[in-house]
Amino acid sequence: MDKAAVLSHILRSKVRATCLGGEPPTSVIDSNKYIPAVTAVAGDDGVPSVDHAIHRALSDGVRTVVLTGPEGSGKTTALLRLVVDWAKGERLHDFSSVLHFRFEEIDSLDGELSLEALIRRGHLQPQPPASVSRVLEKPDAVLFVLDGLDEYRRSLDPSVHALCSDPSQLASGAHLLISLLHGALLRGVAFLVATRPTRNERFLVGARVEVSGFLKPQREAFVSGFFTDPSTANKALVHMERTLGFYDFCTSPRFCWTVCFMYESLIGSGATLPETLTQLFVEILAHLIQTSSLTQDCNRKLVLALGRVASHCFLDPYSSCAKELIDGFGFKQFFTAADAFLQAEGELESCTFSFRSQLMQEFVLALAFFLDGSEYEGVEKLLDKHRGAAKFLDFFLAGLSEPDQHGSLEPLVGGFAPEQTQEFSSWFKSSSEGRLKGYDKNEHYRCFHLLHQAQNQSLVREVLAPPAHPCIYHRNPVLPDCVALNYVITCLGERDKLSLCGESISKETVEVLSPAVSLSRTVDLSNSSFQAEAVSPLASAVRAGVTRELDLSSTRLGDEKLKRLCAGLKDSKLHRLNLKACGVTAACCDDLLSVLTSQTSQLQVLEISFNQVGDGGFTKLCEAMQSPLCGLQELRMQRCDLTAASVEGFAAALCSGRSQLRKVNLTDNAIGDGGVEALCKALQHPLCKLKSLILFGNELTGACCSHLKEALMSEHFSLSELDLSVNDLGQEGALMLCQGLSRPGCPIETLK
Ligand SMILES: Nc1ncnc2c1ncn2[C@@H]1O[C@H](COP(=O)(O)OP(=O)(O)OP(=O)(O)O)[C@@H](O)[C@H]1O
Repeated sequence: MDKAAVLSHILRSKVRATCLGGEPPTSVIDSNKYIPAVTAVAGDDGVPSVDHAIHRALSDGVRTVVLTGPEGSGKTTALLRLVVDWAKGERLHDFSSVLHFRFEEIDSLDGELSLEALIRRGHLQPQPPASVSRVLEKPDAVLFVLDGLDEYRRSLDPSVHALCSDPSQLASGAHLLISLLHGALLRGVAFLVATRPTRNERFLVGARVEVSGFLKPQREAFVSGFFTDPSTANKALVHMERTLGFYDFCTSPRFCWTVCFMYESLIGSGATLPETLTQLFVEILAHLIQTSSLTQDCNRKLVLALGRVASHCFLDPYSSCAKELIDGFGFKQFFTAADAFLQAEGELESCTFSFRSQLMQEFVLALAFFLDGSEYEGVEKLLDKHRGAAKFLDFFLAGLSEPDQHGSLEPLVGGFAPEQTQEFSSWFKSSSEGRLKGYDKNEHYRCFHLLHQAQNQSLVREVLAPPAHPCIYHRNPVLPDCVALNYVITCLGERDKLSLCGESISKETVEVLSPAVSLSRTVDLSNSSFQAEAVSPLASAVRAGVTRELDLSSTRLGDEKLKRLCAGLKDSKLHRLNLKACGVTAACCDDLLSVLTSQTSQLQVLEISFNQVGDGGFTKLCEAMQSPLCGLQELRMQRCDLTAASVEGFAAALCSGRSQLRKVNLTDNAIGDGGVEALCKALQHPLCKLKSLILFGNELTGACCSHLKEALMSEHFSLSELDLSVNDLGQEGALMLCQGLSRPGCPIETLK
């Protein structure tokens, strides 16, 4: 097989880049802009590239590899890259022939043909007869690369076809194809099939490689390659990540291309970059419409016609629309302009049209709704009709309903129908009310997303204002939900509590929610798990805002992460820090000491129970209490492995005259009688101001009661609460306590 001919055929094909279609795969490969897309499933060796995963499957002897991925995820490009690499002799050395077809192309072949003829039609390369015979003779060394199974309208179910097994038999292209795929013809050939998710996939037995597309590192490489100026590239990347990077579809290389293309044009003209998905699509539509230079009336008709096609395609099983219907939708005058939005498949007369981008399909449908409501029976029906197929239709409706968002389109497509915007607004308010009354988190988040698209602060306040909605529901948000949640919280301003208990907190989550954290007086992250990289941004958000209470209980934070947290919390205005059951040890107490004694420390309550702090750790905390900068008033250290050994230091802190500590809970430690003896000395000291001491379950016996009595008798004794429960004080001990309590003026109010 003439590999050089294959190569020049592929790389010769010159298709134009388009705003919604992206740069053609061949041009991407030829100009060395190819960035390996990644697979969805991480293996032992991390997240492998699609190329690597295909290669590995084929090298393992798998005969059918199905490459699946959503629209624009880079399947075609990966296949072509593989064929090019093979033709250059860089990969797939086991295959002497690689044949590339599109399913749809085989299906549209007229009449019957032989297998030989089919092989010769491999559209990427003209096949000399000798190489065709080689294919027939050595099927093991043949790879069929088949693209676009999702567009194929026939079933690949072998049970509904009589397979053909004679290579010389004439049959339709489709018949030959299914016979090949199911091993009746050329048994032993390998197949690499690319498809968007489709029902036909289940008839292909073999390995699956799921394409994720571009994650953040690939996007970074892509954007840097797109812009020639590094500072523009950086501006574009930062903006794209902040405003779009959290949406799943941002992994699509095609979408990334469209975004970069639009950013380039907007940055070039000095315009501001879009903040929301709706704003981005307003810009894209404006660009596409301006390019076709039609009159305003024609533009409006074009959008209305596109709206009809969009609705039809959503309901069609192949997301497409036949040519005869297209004509009926009122396109005739603007066929060329429609080309920017629609792509045709198949022979001219029988071709079908589909949208180049599903997001654009949803956007034009939303826009058409606002331009002319006569075709749509209200927003509820519009959404019902397209439910399941359209994912962002309500986003775009919400965004476009706001004059600030759609204003720039009006000169191009004419005014929005006022009754449509009014209908949407009243539907939006009443449906939000209904959604927010229930306890379905998805409904709440959906409402926040729509508010985010609308970008109307007073609307957020109207919809979410207390007392109707005193709290905002935030359970298990995924990253896009966090963006919407953050938006509504920032619109509402300072609030009592942000609670994300039991979540898995990543760096991205914290970065997105930072403004919301800063605006919340209490931040409850209990029972969550933290990525190490999430901790510093969390501390910065806490430090920057009004947060007074941070609950990190049961987070298994560990010393390393707590150290990072402390480094960031040094100058915070935190009053309460809950580190209960965080898996920390004495190793982090130096860091806590530095938080407690920082210049602006306002920490009053520290909960560090159920950690193995031990005597060493407690001693450090006591050191902090002696600093004039430390304002700690309450310390909770239940079950912290404390013994009498650390009480000496504690007693010294209490008598230092600098300690602000008023309440201490030492439940379930092993202070013992020796520890109490030392404490009782402190309790008689005139500078000791402790009010509450809890020594529940501390291995105390009657032996310590004489010291306690002595303390109770002291005129300087200041405790109003003393808890000695679950200790073995005995009757004698109790009697001694009673003697102490009988002192006139004894301040004890609660004794347990
Ligand atoms: N690996 C890549 N490196 C750089 N750009 C890419 C890459 N993959 C895709 N692109 C860009 O994205 C566009 C769309 O990619 P491609 O056609 O391969 O996607 P697809 O998954 O086959 O889409 P569809 O499901 O619509 O057929 C390409 O035309 C190209 O501009």
